[in-house]
Amino acid sequence: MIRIGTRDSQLAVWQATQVKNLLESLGTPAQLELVKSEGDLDLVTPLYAMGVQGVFTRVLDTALLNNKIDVAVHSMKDVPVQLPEGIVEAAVLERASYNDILVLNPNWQAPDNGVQISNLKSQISTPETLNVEPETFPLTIATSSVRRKAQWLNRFPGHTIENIRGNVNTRLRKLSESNWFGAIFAEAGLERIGLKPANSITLNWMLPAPAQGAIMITARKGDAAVLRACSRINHTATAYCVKAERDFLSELMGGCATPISALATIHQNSLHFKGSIVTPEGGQKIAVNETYAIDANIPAGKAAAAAILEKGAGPLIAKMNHEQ
Ligand SMILES: NCc1[nH]cc(CCC(=O)O)c1CC(=O)O
Repeated sequence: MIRIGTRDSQLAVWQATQVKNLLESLGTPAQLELVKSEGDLDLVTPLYAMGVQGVFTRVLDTALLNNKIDVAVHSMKDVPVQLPEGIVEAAVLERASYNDILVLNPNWQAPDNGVQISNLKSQISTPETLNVEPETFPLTIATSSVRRKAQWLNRFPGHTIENIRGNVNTRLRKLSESNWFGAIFAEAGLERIGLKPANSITLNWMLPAPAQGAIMITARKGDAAVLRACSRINHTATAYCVKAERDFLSELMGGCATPISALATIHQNSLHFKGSIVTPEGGQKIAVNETYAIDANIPAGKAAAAAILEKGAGPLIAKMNHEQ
C-alpha cells in the first residue's frame, strides 16, 4: 500500500487522486493522506514575501522523511529546483495546459465613458507577434505572482496589479467580490477541478512558470519498490521538457522572487525553448527562443540560460536580487 501525501486543497486532492488511480490501474494499491501546508494557512502574505522556496512543499517533505507517507504529489511549478537531501523525483505525469488565463470578473462595472469591453478583450488576447492597440482604459488585474505581474505590466504599462492569495476556489470568490477587471490563473488548475469559467481569455503571449501544468511525484531516495512503481507512470516527454525549464531556472536563479519564465515543447525531433526575464515592474524584458535537436543530447535549459545571459540577463538578475 503506497501512502500518497497531498495538501488538502481541492486541486491538490484531485492531483493526488489522479496518481492513486494511475498506480492502482497498474496493480499498486494506494491511499491518500491529507496534510496542511503553510502556503495554504497564511492567505494574507504575498508568496514572494514568505520566502517562496517550498512554502507548499515543506510539510510534505517532512512527512516523507518521517516515514508518514511514501510519496508526495505536487504541482511541479511549486517545487523548488533543489530537492531536500533524501528526497528524489519519482515521476512526472503528462502535462495538462501550461497556459495562464485571465478570468474576467462577472461583476465588473464598466466605467461610464463609452469604453468597449470587446476592445479590452481583444487587446488582452492579441498574440505576441502582433502589436497591441493603444490602451483605451487602465484596467486593474489581480495576481500575486511576480512573473505574471511583470509580464502584464511589460505589455500594459498603464494598468494596475492587485495582490490576490488563496487556493483557486478562494481566488475565484475574491475576484467576484472585487472591482477588478480580472485575475490571472493557471488554466490547468481550473480545468482539473472543473472550475474554468466560460468568461476567460487565454494569455498566449504570457510565458508560463517553469513546469506549469505538470504534476510531480517525490519519494524517499533509495525506496526501491516505491520508485519502481512510480517510474511506470512517468511521462517521458513531459519529464524531458520540464527538466529543461527547471535547469534554465536553476542556472539563472539568484533569488526566489525573480520573474523567470520558461516553456519547452517537443516537435518531431526538436525541443523548442522559450525563456524570458522581465523586471518586476515590467520595465525591461529579455527573451530567448531557441531550438535544439533532441538527438544531439544538448542540455537545453542550460544552453538557453547561456543564451539569455549572452543577451544581457546577468546585470538584470543581479539588480533584481539586490533590490529584493
Ligand atoms: N502557485 C499556485 C499554483 N500551483 C499550481 C497551480 C495550478 C496548476 C499548475 O500550474 O500546474 C497553481 C494555481 C495558479 O497558479 O493559478
